[in-house]
Amino acid sequence: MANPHKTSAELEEYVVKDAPPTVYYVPAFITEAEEAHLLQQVYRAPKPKWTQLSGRRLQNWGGLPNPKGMLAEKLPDWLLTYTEKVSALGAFAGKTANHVLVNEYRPEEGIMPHEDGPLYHPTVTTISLGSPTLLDFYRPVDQTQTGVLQTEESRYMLSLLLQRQSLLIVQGEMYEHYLHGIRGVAMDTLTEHVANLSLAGGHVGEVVPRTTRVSLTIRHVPKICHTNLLLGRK
Ligand SMILES: O=C(O)CCC(=O)C(=O)O
Ligand SMILES: [Fe+2]
Repeated sequence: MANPHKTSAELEEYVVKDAPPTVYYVPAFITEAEEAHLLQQVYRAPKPKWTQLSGRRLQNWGGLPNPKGMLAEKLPDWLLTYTEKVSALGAFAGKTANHVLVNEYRPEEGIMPHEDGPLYHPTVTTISLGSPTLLDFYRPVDQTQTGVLQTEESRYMLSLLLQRQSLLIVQGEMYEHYLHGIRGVAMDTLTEHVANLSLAGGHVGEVVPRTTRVSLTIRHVPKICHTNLLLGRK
């Protein structure tokens, strides 16, 4: 079946075949110099730009998405370069990304399994900076199995090894049906459940220590409201 999201042919060599449709993993999407520049820009942001959450902190760029529509704010040039570069690959079906979430995780920090939900549907893309991590995917709780205890462990499906400087694109069933999260551990041990092991240059049994990782989650938020429309309303 043809990919309904029409990503460009260029990407097809990066599809992760051992995962449900569709994941693309592009190693070395940016250079080490670009990574250093991006990290410098992230840490140059004023302190109030950071929101501290339990287990990570984040910066929101492009506006605050909400179900009624995002009040769009212009992205700074240092992010625009990359929202355009990722969009040029066809990741957003011809549209241009307009939103970036910057997450910073120290070792032993992570993010609980979650779905990104309808606001960003149908594509999420992530550039990783500073440190590798495993991103884990889980099956949703099976509502028909009410009597059975469904632990996180029993719902675990697979992991992706995200190396620094890489780009990840998640769409389709992998976006809509499964949950994703990052365990709060100081190091990751690679297993045969890492679906992109060879693309990411890892091997089974390898222990990958974590240092501070910064991720740029680049998305297209389709529902936009413009300032002039808001201001024009009585
Ligand atoms: O840091 C990452 O790679 C994942 C972030 C994430 O899942 C999110 O912000 O929704
Ligand atoms: Fe997420």
